[in-house]
Amino acid sequence: MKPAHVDTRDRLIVALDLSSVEAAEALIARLGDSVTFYKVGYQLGYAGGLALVPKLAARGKKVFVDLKLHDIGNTVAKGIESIAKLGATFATVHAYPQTMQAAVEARGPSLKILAVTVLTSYDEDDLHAAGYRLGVSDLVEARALQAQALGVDGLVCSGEEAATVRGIVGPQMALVTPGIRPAGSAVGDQKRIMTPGRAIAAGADYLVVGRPVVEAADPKAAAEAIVSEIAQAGG
Ligand SMILES: O=c1ccn([C@@H]2O[C@H](COP(=O)(O)O)[C@@H](O)[C@H]2O)c(=O)[nH]1
Repeated sequence: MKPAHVDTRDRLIVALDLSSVEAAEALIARLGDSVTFYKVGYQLGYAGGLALVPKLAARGKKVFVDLKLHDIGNTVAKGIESIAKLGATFATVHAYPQTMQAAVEARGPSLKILAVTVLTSYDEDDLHAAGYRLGVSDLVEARALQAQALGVDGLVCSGEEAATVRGIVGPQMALVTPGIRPAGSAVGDQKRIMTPGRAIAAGADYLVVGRPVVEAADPKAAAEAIVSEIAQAGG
């Protein structure tokens, strides 16, 4: 079932995981109208890519700044204020209560805060090695409830948790799912993956896709195929 507030094409967020602004601009030109929503993360952001955010916004594209902030509250708040001034639509913080509260209070009227529950490259063993007592599903659910109580706008989780999280937080919070792998594509370092159609059917609002589009021989065809799969799944 398509959420009333999101266009089908806007549900695909392409991660501009590239080493330079020039490479990102070349990919954006190649993708043309097939992609309306982009993500700027560590690789491009630390290579001058944050300056691309207002430029993309001025061209009518939506931008997700995925720097996954986690610091003392004052530093998080100031960082979020700066991201809001860039004209971003979404910004991420790790799902720690102090961090989420500072981000929500500083976000202003147009930026939405997403809390990263458990990274999609983590499984039970990785959480255990990092010192957590809870397993993936329990930690995702606990953090989802904390985020909702603090007024966070949306959650980053894998498609595997989307249906349960949707049942817990209801329809208002945006669910954003990385770890998306079209059938037959390389998994890479992701551990909790799902196909585009299954993630949408499970309740995801937005799919974050990097390598399956960025490294495709024909990125535009890869993006169009994902948008078609979203539409077929009811999006
Ligand atoms: O839990 C998370 C949070 C963020 N990401 C980011 O999404 C993309 C995924 O890229 P792929 O190439 O499709 O694996 C990447 O930018 C991550 O930093 C995530 O994967 N998982």
